[in-house]
Amino acid sequence: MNLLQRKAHKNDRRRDNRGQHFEAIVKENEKFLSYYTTLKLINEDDTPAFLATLREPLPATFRITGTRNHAKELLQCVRTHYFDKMEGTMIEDKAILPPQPIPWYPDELAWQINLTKSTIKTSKEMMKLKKLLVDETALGNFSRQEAVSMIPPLLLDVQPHHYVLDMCAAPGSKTAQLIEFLHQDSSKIIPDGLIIANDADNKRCYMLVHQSKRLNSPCFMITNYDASTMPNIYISKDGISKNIPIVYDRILCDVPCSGDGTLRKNIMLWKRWNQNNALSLHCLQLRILIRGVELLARDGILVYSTCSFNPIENEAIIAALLKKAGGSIKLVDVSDKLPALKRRSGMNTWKVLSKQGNWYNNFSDVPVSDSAMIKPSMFPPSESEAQEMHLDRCLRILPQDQNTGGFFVAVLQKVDHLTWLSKSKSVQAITQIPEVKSKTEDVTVDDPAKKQPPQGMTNNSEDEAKEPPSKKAKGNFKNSFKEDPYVFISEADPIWPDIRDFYKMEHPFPIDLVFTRTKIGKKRTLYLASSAIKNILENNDTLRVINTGVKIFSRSESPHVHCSFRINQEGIEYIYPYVQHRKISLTKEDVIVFLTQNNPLDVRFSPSTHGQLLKTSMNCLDLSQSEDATETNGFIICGWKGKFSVRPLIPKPDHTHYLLLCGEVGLANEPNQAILESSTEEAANISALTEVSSELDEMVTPES
Ligand SMILES: C[S@@+](CC[C@H](N)C(=O)[O-])C[C@H]1O[C@@H](n2cnc3c(N)ncnc32)[C@H](O)[C@@H]1O
Repeated sequence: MNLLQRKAHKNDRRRDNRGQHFEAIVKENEKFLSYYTTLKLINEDDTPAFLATLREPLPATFRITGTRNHAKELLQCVRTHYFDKMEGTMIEDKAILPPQPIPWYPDELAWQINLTKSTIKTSKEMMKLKKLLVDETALGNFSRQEAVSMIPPLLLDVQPHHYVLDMCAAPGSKTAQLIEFLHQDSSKIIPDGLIIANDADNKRCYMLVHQSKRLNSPCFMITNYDASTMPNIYISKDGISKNIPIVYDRILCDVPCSGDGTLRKNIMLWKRWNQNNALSLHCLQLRILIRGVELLARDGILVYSTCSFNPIENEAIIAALLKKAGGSIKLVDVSDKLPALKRRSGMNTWKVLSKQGNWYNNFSDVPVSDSAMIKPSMFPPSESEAQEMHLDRCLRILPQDQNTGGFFVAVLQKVDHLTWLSKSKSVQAITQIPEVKSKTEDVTVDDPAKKQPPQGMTNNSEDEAKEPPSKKAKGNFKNSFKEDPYVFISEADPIWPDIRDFYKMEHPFPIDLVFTRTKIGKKRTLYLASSAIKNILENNDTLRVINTGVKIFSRSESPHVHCSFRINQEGIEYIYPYVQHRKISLTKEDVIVFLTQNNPLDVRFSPSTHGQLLKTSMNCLDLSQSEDATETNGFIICGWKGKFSVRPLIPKPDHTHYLLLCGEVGLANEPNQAILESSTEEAANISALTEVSSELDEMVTPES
């Protein structure tokens, strides 16, 4: 082993998951190589490049996130103040390559960085870039996401009116993309569609809460179910007709998989890879996909994806579904989508390798001793069937083609009624509620949690006898589920008149879409949901909802102010169009003063802003950066006006972000002491701030 190799191995020393000792990870696995060469995933010519790329670390990639035009504005700032400045930077006599846009991602909103950690440390420009990446990622304005993982949401083509289900959503990088696409039309404050993000793992559901927090969508809900037995969710169009199961226009089925496409970042897989991982996941993957197409609307699109190279988890699942569906589901030709993306066609044939290391071409060759693990649905269809199915329309991304991880995607469309569902029940769903036909037409009315979940697919009746026993939804969901209730308020609620009058909320404000999480006692936080989400909450009593709604008001009591609720930054864009009082327009320079100066109410604002502030009484303010903050180039910041002080009501790290949008990179990188002192820690600390502000103001002369 030469010096470089030794160094590479040393860098690859990682603590084993079980926490025993450090071990060098040798990036070799004979079984892996022989498996995929036997399957002809890679031919002889491809093998060296395939292996060499898999042994390289994955380049860092990230997306600039955000709904509406926010992402584009941020991109513009980052380009001007960071990426463009790196052009021509030399390190050790070598020009370094600034971050590059991922060629197939629309609007240059996804980027790749081809720098090693050691290069980053060598230059001031690089360290600045690193800080930007870390800060904006922590704020959720950038999302670290593998390039290939960005493909499924793009191919799903989500529109603002779509009902979307993300069946296996955590940690949620794809969900974030789906939310962004739902909110792509800036002319509609709340889109008609919705996104339900589901995961079977309760703890991982809270990763979804974190991921979606910055996107602040009132059209978003997180549920906690085994996706293979995902229950029907009901909506009522008119308040009378209930029990109409939703069908979804778009479904993402990003199933749990063996993950060998992630070898470049999960290097422990070099040690652990074996063929059994795929075999043991196949049946669950198929059950999830089958439930997915049951929940899909007629003409709806479902994207199935894995980060595995393995046909047992990929083409075999698609072929088994297409066979069962008998023409009602088709594979969509997406060869004209994302033209700059290099992809390989799906495989038409493959073999199955048993745990004991025996290869089988057909299920009929499998001895009883291997039949517990090997299912008929793992085998390829006949040549003619494969052609009819167009399995070549599946996409496989290989690492060497564009320096990425490995990935598999299939885009499916439901073109007809599913033969295995009861027709009469579907018809009943259509006729009960014609207005929402597209959302309700083809779903089983039986609760799948009570029915037999679909099993591994069979080729003939003999095979059926060999199917694995039926499985119940995993985990004791019922007993472990404890969430506060969702209680919608109305115009008549005693807390509302104070808020309405204090902020002068205009009439069309949808107060009926506001809810709290407490039935009795003081209401502390008010949330906003879209009408579709409200409909679901009101018509599904036992639904395991982990989170939904956007925080719009929080209780913040003080003897000096008339209203007990302040506006929350998270929900400000939904409140702003309806609020008439306490809105102040700031120039860019005023925003900089506001975010960098301690208590700038004296003379540091522009005369116009200063005048507006003096006229405003105490409590919460909406400060917008342009004349019309709903326009593309504006942003809105919550502030607090005391008698003689004014402060931002946003978390401290957000200051640097807004300063960056104002082009203040120096300040953004090194916030001055004044910022640190005047900033509010977290939304939860606002009450304390109110008191401090009030006390400070008491000590000075009364308001003029
Ligand atoms: C490949 S990851 C999903 C990644 C995610 N789509 C993203 O882009 O961030 C698979 C997820 O499926 C979840 N999962 C495993 N079994 C499941 C099941 N039966 N039903 C629903 N989710 C499941 C896992 O908890 C895991 O979060």
